Amino acid sequence: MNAAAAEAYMESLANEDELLLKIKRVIHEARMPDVSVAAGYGKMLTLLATLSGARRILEIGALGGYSGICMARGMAEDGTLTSLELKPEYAEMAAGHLAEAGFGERTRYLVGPALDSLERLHADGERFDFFFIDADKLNYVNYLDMALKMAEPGAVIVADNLLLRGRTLNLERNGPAILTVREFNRRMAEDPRLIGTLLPAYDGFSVAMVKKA
Ligand SMILES: C[S@@+](CC[C@H](N)C(=O)[O-])C[C@H]1O[C@@H](n2cnc3c(N)ncnc32)[C@H](O)[C@@H]1O
Repeated sequence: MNAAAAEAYMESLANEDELLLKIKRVIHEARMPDVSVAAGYGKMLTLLATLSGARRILEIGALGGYSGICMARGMAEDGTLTSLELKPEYAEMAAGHLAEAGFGERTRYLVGPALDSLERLHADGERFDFFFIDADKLNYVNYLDMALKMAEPGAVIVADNLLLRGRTLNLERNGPAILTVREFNRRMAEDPRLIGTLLPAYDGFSVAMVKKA
């Protein structure tokens, strides 16, 4: 089977609405990286947030707000989204799009290196029940460690781009980001605190749940 054709088929079923399409357009026009989560996985984020009854969502890597909207659409009525973004101009754009989607009052953006924000959130005793890791690959294992420290029992941890366009599978490639992602994938699959798996479509999407006991 041709993977690209399967993905195109999946995209055709994703039913992105006008706001999600607009975000992709605006990102393209602003010459920002065209790396919002794939439409099919955006829908998966909405599905997972809905299924888990997410009330406290933490996103690492906001870009233009595409994935933030997908998760916010699935969160509980009193749910909130905290999003960590390095670049102030991206955070501002994402915040605008979340407001346009009707979630402005329930969303906060923390600007700066995500690890710094995570340390602060942890020091403040904040807890979350849904995490989406989608930022710099070199820190994926650090992000997972921080997520585990702040996770409620039963929390969902999701991450994107785990195949690194095939580099993860190529054992002749061993750069630091590749080694980190391999370690991240191993931990998501094998850490005794997690039940996790890796979905190989698009660029690889990992889903895990923190065990309740
Ligand atoms: C793949 S994009 C996120 C896409 C977004 N989750 C979506 O699907 O709509 C990665 C984002 O992570 C941000 N980023 C990169 N390094 C970061 C860091 N150290 N701390 C916080 N954000 C970072 C980038 O600026 C970029 O906006």
